[in-house]
Amino acid sequence: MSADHRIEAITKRLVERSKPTREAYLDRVRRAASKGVHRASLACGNLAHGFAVCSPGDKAALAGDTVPNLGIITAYNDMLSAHQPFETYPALIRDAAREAGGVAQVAGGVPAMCDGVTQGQPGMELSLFSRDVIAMAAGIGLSHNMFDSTVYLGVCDKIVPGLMIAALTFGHLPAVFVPAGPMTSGLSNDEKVRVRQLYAEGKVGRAELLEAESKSYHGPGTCTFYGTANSNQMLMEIMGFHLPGASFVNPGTPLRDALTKEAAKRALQITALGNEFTPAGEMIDERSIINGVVGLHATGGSTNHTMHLIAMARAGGIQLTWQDISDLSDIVPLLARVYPNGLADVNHFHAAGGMGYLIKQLLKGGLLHDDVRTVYGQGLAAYTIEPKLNADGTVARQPAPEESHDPKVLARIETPFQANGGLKMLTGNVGKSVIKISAVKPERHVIEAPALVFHSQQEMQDAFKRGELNRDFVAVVRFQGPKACGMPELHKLTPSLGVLQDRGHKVALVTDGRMSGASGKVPAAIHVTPEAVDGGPIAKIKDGDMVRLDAIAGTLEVLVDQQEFESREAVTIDLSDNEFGMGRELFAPLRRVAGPADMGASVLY
Ligand SMILES: O=C(O)[C@H](O)[C@@H](O)[C@H](O)[C@H](O)COP(=O)(O)O
Ligand code: SF4
Repeated sequence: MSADHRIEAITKRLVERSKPTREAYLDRVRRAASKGVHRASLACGNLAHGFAVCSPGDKAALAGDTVPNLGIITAYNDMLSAHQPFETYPALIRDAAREAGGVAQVAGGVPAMCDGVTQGQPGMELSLFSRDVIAMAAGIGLSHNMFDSTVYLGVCDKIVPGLMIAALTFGHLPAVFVPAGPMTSGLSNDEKVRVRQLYAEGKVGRAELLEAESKSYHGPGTCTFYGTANSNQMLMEIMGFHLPGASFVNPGTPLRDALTKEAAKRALQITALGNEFTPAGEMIDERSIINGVVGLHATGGSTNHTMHLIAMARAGGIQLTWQDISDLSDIVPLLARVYPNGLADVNHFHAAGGMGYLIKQLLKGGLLHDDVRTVYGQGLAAYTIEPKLNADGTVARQPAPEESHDPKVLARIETPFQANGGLKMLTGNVGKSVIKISAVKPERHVIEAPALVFHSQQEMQDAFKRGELNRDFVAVVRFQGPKACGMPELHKLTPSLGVLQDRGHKVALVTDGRMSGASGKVPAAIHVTPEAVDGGPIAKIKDGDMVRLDAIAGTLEVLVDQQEFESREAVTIDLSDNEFGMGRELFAPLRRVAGPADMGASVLY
């Protein structure tokens, strides 16, 4: 079924805009792919180093050019609950490769930051840049040029985007993404947030808060809210980098291991040595990217992808814009209610029908391109399935249900939760910004209140603790952009803003920083571009200025005389405190070259 004419029109616009860079990119990919088995171009000395530790059998295989070699890029560490399961994956993948007549080697590791550990801490100022550092680190592993295909072990916020940038940079190689799956459900997200708000009001102590947090985050796997990490899983599946049904199967289960082994074998099947060659740079095209944005809107995905997806697409020569994302939001309905867009978590989403049901509904509505290439073959219809385990331990795939197993979590295309998607672009005299509306009650989609200006999260939290914020106001938290301090997430503001909103005050946030994909119920115009440190209008706002955030009209305005506003001096502040400590001194060069948020805030291009 072809896509809706409006989807086709936006796709066509994207293809036209991208033509120069896309054609140049594809030319590079095809030239690299034409070189055949890449390790064959290495000198004997290079090759000997490359397989020095391999078994005699693997050495013999790699000395030739008929046995495929699979490069593993792993983001394993014990800091991220979502990545800890990867510790055992290389051994599993090596065995599966051997069963398939191939070889597998860990090409290299990449760093992985847990935004939950660093939330509200100095380390968060490295987080956004870690995406591009991950892409570079993966490039270091793959630059050994020993490989015919790749598997990427990564799940969380900046890691999948960084790995996808690497996969498209090495677009002459096939790439299969291998997830570890979600943590089993613990304390519900809304109960966790309730205890946080009680703590913010001083009504419970640290012991109660730590108990609630520990019941919520309690074991291996991805945190169960629908933040950036789980938005990543949805994207990898709907764009065809995952095998069908791989995204939301819990770690440490036989089905999870079966999916990992199958991914390794599939990655070895789609090399240039076989007859289904599927280089990542040709597999992913403008239609895949549009499918990703459609999936984001339909599920209320993370605002971070208004930057990451733009950076990921650019790695493949595709020029996605905020306008594309915003226009698609007007077309794509919200079909999933997963925290913060509802009370369910990703395990409930998966049990209700998961990705297979979601893709089936979106295809039925003509909102996805079906005629796309994936690691599994041709066509997205192959992903309208539910994964099960065969008696022999291999993966079975059954048709996704015709009806949602929980209509409160997954809706039919005919009766969506909201007529439009979760992410909107705002324009006006402050610049451009984005807002996630899928988690904000409709009565809060328009907020008009006096500005209160802060130059850090701490400043606002201190004002809250002094009882100065029991009023209607728009918090303007500025100098939080990429060049100022690495564009941290300001998610620690959520509990106090949530308390004030629950007390009945009209509150909103405007910032050149970011929010977490797990942020939600408070209206927030984020990623304001140009940022304050570049002299953007956000640096001209004063306490008391009336600010109007209108997510329906798509505007963010300071309601003062425009001429007077423009004539104001942009405020500057001393940022030296952000230049040292917790590794920030190592990232000074990246702050200097960081691009604007609406271009992905990248240091790479
Ligand atoms: O974009 C995201 O999804 C967030 O960065 C998420 O990965 C982060 O860890 C949150 O901070 C977790 O939520 P809490 O901080 O509420 O635990
Ligand atoms: S989802 Fe966020 S908090 Fe959870 S492991 Fe990943 S980065 Fe850390």
